[in-house]
Amino acid sequence: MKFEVLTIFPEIIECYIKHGVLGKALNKGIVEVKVYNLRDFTSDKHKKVDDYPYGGGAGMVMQIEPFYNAIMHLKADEKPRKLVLLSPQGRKFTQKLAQKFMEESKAMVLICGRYEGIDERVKAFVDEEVSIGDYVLSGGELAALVIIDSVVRLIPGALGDELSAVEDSFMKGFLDYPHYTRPEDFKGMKVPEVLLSGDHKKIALWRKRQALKNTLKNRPDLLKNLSPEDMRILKELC
Ligand SMILES: NC(=O)c1ccno1
Repeated sequence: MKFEVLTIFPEIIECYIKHGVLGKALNKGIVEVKVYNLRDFTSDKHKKVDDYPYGGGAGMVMQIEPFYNAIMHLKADEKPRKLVLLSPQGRKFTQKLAQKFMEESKAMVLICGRYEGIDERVKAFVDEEVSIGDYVLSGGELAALVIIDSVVRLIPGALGDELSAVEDSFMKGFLDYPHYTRPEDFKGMKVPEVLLSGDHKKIALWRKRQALKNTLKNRPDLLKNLSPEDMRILKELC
């Protein structure tokens, strides 16, 4: 899978992708990330990318020309790619959308705005607008990294243990179970006995109960499509 990121701060993206799961996936050749500086697609000597907003108002707006030139440059190879603009006005990014992007898109262009926003006409050249949450960031770069990170984790072979992604929160429609590792007793804070029992059936049931308990407490909105078995366990908790 290939990600192409349009930004005025390439170093934000380049720094993050070197580490962890993403770094390993890049080294394995499972994913490719190319970052383009929008300033390289400007036509003035000062590499200006923004201007004052028509109609007045605070702040500056990013001009359409660098985005247009960069998108046309990418499209010159005529390969299919999904163009996604990161913005607070977009549709909500979820684990389900991450799965959809991984399954359906071989290549994605992630378009990062800055300042007060970007010229509305840029949206004529994108496939969709996506928001990672109901808050405003200083730019789209963090949102682009969230999408890259969450999608790459789902690519077969990206994680050391294929099960990790499946076990992650939200993949099953509820939050993850609690995790513990050595030491068994840390200042009197003990690992739950069941996890030391070796009884995998009991451990699985305990983990499911804990996951449902956490979800009921923190994200009851996720408890929509539980299986009859999970619903039975949930009812025992109420
Ligand atoms: N909420 C967001 O996804 C976002 C992107 C850029 N600014 O905010």
